[in-house]
Amino acid sequence: MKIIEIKNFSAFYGEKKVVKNVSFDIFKNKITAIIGPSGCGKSTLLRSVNRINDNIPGFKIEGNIYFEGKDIYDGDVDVTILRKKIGMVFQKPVPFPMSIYDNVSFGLKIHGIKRKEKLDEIVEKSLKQAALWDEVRQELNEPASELSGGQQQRLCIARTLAIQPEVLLLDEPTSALDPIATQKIEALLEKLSEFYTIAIVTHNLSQAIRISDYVAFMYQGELIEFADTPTIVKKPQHKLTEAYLNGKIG
Ligand SMILES: Nc1ncnc2c1ncn2[C@@H]1O[C@H](COP(=O)(O)OP(=O)(O)OP(=O)(O)O)[C@@H](O)[C@H]1O
Repeated sequence: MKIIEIKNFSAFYGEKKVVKNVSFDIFKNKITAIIGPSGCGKSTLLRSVNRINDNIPGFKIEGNIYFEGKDIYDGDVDVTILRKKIGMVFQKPVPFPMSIYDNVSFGLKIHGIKRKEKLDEIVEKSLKQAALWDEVRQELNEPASELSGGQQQRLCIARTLAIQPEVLLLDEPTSALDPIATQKIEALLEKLSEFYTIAIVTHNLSQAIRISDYVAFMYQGELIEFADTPTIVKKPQHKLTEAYLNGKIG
């Protein structure tokens, strides 16, 4: 079942069109990988899905992105609520300069949850979902900055999960991590897709193939091919997709 529908969507920085008339669907409880060479518009497209580029001067869009049937760029959309439902995790884990506990509970407090027992419960649940609980349960009041890079990224995922989104957008979430930390995040994402819809931008082609159910291959702003991952890998329909998979472009 589709939860997000990207329809004839284009994005511009000033006059420069960097996403060109892209259409594809993102399916509920599946992992969709957006791949393609550097600068092809992957991040811009992903960031458009929770309107995080809204404040960039000169940024504008054409076309539509529907979330559960509603155009997210409609004038009456509350962007704070949209971003609660569609959470985002970035390339470089940037925990807030506060304790592990406060990092996870921060968003909850903003959304009006104040009761200590409730906060404790959600912090524990989120850290467990992010596969970090066992490593940090004894040090919840320590500064988050003392965690390793991989732990910090799982903390950022826990922070996003705490506000109970439906969709998780991840922009190169493992590119700053070592192979073991990367493997942990990949295993985590596969588990999370049971409960969440996931869209991930990645440079790492083998990662996309390992974890995704669907692949959107972009090239110079255009969507060249969208299909389920086995089809993309075994029977790419387009020469450019094949060239990218074979390492001939990129
Ligand atoms: N804030 C911005 N202002 C102006 N141009 C931008 C901005 N962000 C990105 N661009 C340009 O838009 C194009 C697409 O960039 P984008 O980051 O979306 O691509 P990408 O495929 O995610 O690249 P990468 O894999 O290198 O991160 C590039 O030409 C880039 O230089």
